[in-house]
Amino acid sequence: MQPSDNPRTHPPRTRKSLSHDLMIQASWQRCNKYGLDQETTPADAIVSQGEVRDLQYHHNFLINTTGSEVLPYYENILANSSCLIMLADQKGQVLNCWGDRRFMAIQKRRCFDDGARWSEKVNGTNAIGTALATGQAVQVQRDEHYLKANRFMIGSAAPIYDTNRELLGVLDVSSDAYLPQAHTLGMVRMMSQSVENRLIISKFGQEEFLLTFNTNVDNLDSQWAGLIAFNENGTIISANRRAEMLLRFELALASVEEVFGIRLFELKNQPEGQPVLVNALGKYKMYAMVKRPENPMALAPDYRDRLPVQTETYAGPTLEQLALGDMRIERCTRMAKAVTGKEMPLLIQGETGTGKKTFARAFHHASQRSAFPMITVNCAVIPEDEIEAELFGYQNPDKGSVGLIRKAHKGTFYIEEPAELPMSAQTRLLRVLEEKKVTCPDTGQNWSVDIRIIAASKTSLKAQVTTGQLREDLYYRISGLNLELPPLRERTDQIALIHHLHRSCKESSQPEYLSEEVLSLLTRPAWPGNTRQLLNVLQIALAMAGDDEIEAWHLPDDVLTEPANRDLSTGMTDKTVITETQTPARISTITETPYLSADQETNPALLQQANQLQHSIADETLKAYTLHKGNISRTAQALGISRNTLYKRLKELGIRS
Ligand SMILES: Nc1ncnc2c1ncn2[C@@H]1O[C@H](COP(=O)(O)OP(=O)(O)OP(=O)(O)O)[C@@H](O)[C@H]1O
Repeated sequence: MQPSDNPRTHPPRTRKSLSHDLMIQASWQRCNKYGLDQETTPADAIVSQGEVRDLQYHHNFLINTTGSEVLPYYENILANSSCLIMLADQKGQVLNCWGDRRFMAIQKRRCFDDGARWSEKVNGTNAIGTALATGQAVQVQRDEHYLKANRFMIGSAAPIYDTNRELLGVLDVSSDAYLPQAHTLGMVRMMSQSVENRLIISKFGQEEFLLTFNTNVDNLDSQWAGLIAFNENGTIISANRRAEMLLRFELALASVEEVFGIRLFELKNQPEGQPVLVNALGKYKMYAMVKRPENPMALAPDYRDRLPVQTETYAGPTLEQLALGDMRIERCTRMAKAVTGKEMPLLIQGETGTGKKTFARAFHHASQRSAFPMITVNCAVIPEDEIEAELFGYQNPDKGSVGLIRKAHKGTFYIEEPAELPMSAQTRLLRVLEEKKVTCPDTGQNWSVDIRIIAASKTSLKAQVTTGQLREDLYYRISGLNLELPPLRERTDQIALIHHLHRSCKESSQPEYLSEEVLSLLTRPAWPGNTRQLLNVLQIALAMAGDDEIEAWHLPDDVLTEPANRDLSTGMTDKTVITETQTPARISTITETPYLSADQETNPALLQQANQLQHSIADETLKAYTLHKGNISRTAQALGISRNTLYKRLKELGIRS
């Protein structure tokens, strides 16, 4: 059907229902208010490839969940009818499409590409935009579209709500009108309900109880059954829309015991798959079925209390911010981004200080695991006899920690130098990765763990397999996506990195600018520092420069002269001598200050700044040393330095000879 020639001021009346007509009328009024022109072609609805990728990346979980719920409908019901299923976000931007576009003219197809905007503001009255504007399912007939360009099709759309009932997006089926349209709207509603149910199950099924209920025992497995998630204490923490419709009751934070008139203990111990007849709210006869958490950890709340909850907000660089122009790093970030939504392990290799852990953190925070912790362990610094307990926990959990692996549950487990693990621990780690369980060897008790492993190493793990230091099967388990980070000296984006590091550690009152002279000193090939050392140098220079611009003489002498035996990671030279140590909490005298040239030493302000820096390193070292009761490995780990560096610092502090 051709669009009418003259713009109309009102939508056509249909015989569908009064409320439908009112909905369309209200939408047209909104479009008039937005100043839309019915003759417009919504060309500005198209966005760049980069924006599309970011959008899809952000909504990865919704896209995957929708795909798995929608495709069976498409394959079984819609495959032979020419139609397009679209998933859009809460702003109406298309995230993904399934189906085919043959029903539309070739020149129109771009408007249905990923990233296209179907909000009412851009595309006038249309199923996606109007469902979003009203929060309701809607079918928009051909002539009901506000823009003439869209009047060749019929769209049916239903909103999708997240587990907190926030509008998350919308699902739409569009075709050129030859589908049985009443069915299509029903089907879209059903698909969106399936997606919502799947979101609840994915979010809560692992650790909380799920309860499905319905009026009839035969349709407990339908999308239209009520679905509730409740916690250990019987508090309802999520419910699908259907649950509230069936009970006509707001369920958020209600007690499952009170709602269903059954004791919590009985409900939790109901045999799985066996429906129970309940009298909901004292008036509705319903059949209910309980599914216990997949993860038994949820059954031990006291235990769970000890697991860390991620509260920090991530302030480090994102994957995008890591790519500053070096081709090799850009390739790594691109490949990593492609697998954030997948369960693939990562293996990051590169010299010390190349930014492996920084990369892993950026990756973790870009992944769907970001709400959970990233736990890190460096196998090279933990004594052999302690490593198993550190990783897998103590046999008697009351004695101590649940172990680092369980702490990473649902998050990321970053393991440095896995080849340093004793063979027995390698075997246990392999078993954990294969079975997704941590098992207590004595009692046989086990705990499910869902972790993404990121392994990191300064040397080639493959070579360590050859020398027999690393189990080959463990290597293959952990080497999913292999990334090699280039050392600083080979990076082509050194200047951009220096600016980035400088910005990230300078005070707001300090100048943004770095002079050509400073930049060329820090990038000259003769200076062999790695990224960690570069950061240290900048921190020292900033401390020296105060509120002034960094000048060449603010840089440590070593950057200029490169003496041997300099350990920039500690900020001390071999010449540094701290002669007098007081109690472990305080150092009072530093006789020789590194990094100051002769004329700088005459400047009392600079001397004081340098002293302060030395004091803070010494204080930090001593605090950690005292806290870990003199345990070298643990202190070194807490400070993020090698055991050798720690020994050196302690020697300089006069604590060890
Ligand atoms: N791109 C970056 N942006 C900001 N800081 C960075 C970046 N790359 C590295 N750093 C900083 O450099 C230091 C070393 O980085 P990181 O610990 O990630 O390196 P690593 O390769 O894991 O080191 P190691 O092998 O010695 O454990 C850290 O202080 C980190 O904050």
